[in-house]
Amino acid sequence: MSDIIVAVDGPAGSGKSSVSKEAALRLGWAYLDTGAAYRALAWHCLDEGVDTEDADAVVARLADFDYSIGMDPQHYFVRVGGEEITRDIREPRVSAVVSHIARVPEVRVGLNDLFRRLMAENPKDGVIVEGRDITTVVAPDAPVRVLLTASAEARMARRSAELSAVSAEATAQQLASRDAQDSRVVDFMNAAEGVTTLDSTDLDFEQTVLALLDIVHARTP
Ligand SMILES: Nc1ncnc2c1ncn2[C@@H]1O[C@H](COP(=O)(O)OP(=O)(O)OP(=O)(O)O)[C@@H](O)[C@H]1O
Ligand SMILES: Nc1ccn([C@@H]2O[C@H](COP(=O)(O)O)[C@@H](O)[C@H]2O)c(=O)n1
Repeated sequence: MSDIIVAVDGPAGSGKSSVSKEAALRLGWAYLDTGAAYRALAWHCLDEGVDTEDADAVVARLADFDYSIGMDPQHYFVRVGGEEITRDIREPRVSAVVSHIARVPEVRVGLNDLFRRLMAENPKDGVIVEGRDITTVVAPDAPVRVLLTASAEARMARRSAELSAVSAEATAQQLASRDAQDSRVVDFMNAAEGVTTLDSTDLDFEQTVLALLDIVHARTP
């Protein structure tokens, strides 16, 4: 069982997954990407031909959602039914519908239970868990809670740099649309009480990782 939980949330493209994974690697801890579960369920629905806007049909798919994720930052993977879908869940077609899945209350309850179980079963000394509602809903009692932010311009530039085949404008639109839909469900733009804000707008990747590690070291024994 993890002794220390570091909870990280924030908007799309702020660096939650990449920065959390690298910080976990350096600490020798586990890394839990919660967005991957929402993406994998969205992928599963698309794979089964389910209308992702049909909440009942989505909830029905939870029953046969055979999900597994690698929490070792050096061996990250996402599987559904034994099929490796680590890259597939990042495709724009999945990003475009994942917010439909995420707004279904039964989905959130089911996945939050899964996240808490995965954290409890983790044998390493600590875990960095990241996603939209981690500091407020999934792990509100975590000893370290961080809201990782960056300006909309910085986040869009980072995403555009990743997806060279997609136009910067389309990327910006998709990111803004996903944030707008997600923010109806959880507030990931404002730090809740006790949550430390880390603004990475003017930091490069390495500086952001070091800043997160500083916060972790300052708050843990
Ligand atoms: N401080 C930084 N400076 C420059 N690039 C960064 C920084 N932090 C992260 N990145 C890069 O920005 C991109 C987006 O980061 P990442 O995927 O970790 O964001 P995210 O918050 O997890 O987004 P999403 O919620 O959409 O999955 C990645 O290519 C990552 O390497
Ligand atoms: N704790 C979370 C994590 C994710 N979501 C939803 O999943 C989408 C994908 O998340 P990424 O971090 O991989 O971009 C995200 O847009 C949310 O719709 C969530 O609701 N709660």
